[in-house]
Amino acid sequence: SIPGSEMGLRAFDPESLFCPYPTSTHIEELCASIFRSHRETSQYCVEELQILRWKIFSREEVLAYQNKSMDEMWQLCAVRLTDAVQYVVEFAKHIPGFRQLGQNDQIALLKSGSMEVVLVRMSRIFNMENSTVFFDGKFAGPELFKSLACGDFIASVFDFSHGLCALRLTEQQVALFSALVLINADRPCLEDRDRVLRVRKDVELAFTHILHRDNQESLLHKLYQKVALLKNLCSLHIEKLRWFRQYYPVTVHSLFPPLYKELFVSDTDTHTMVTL
Ligand SMILES: CCS(=O)(=O)c1ccc(CNC(=O)N2CC3(CCCC3)c3nc(-c4c(OC)ncnc4C4CC4)ccc32)cc1
Repeated sequence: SIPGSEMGLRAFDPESLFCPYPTSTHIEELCASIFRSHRETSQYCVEELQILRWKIFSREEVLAYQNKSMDEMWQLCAVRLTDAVQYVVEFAKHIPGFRQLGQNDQIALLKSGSMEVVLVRMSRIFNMENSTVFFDGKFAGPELFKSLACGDFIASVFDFSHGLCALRLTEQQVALFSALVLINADRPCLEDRDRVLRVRKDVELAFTHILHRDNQESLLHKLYQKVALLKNLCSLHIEKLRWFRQYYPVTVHSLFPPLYKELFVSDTDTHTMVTL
């Protein structure tokens, strides 16, 4: 080519001028940055989890968990859930466009979506061969959570995890599906719904782009069905928490992590999430 001519071409390249629709490079970059932030904010990478896969709690260890009091086991799960949510907050902050939303809308999206993203992410650590989940350092079956006295909720979370795990999502699909779950313009109490919708549209384009590239468009409607299940699991979680809080108000008030209370206990006014 003639030296310097590419400069000329670039100057008139229509893509370099403002264009209302995201270009393919913009979508590719969006896919890459969401995937990067998912990787950087997953407490364990897939390789580590593969190695940990066969570290299973012994009978004695399971009994020790089952002998914990209800409020002790609830506290442990609340702490573990809050750890997982902290990483989801970091993930959200690195989704292009999320930080440009209003502070209140960022908090509203995290309040309503962080548990859903945790449940999507936890499906990475579900072992379908023995129906165990990685919890507190090793893999455990549902019986480990017996003292929570939430058998139906635990069973539903195990079923959900099994179903999502069965779709064999790639890490990039988990990353983009998590972003889609989080950036939801239908969430309650959003101040600038249109701005959330614009970020959402880009994430949807990125998601359909990689499903097309992976030749797995059929996943789209299966994953949208999972979104409805996520909603039910989260309301079940809130219902169980309200029930537990009736019996152990002091435990919830003074021993649960502040971020957990801000996200899941309706009438708390703590503002730990301001650290966005
Ligand atoms: C996510 C990033 S990661 O790097 O892959 C990652 C990082 C850490 C862990 C450790 N586990 C953990 O913190 N937690 C928290 C909680 C308890 C309360 C809710 C969420 C939970 N839940 C499950 C879980 C289920 O995970 C697939 N599936 C069914 N049931 C359950 C529990 C009975 C609720 C399984 C682990 C688990 C696991 C994975």
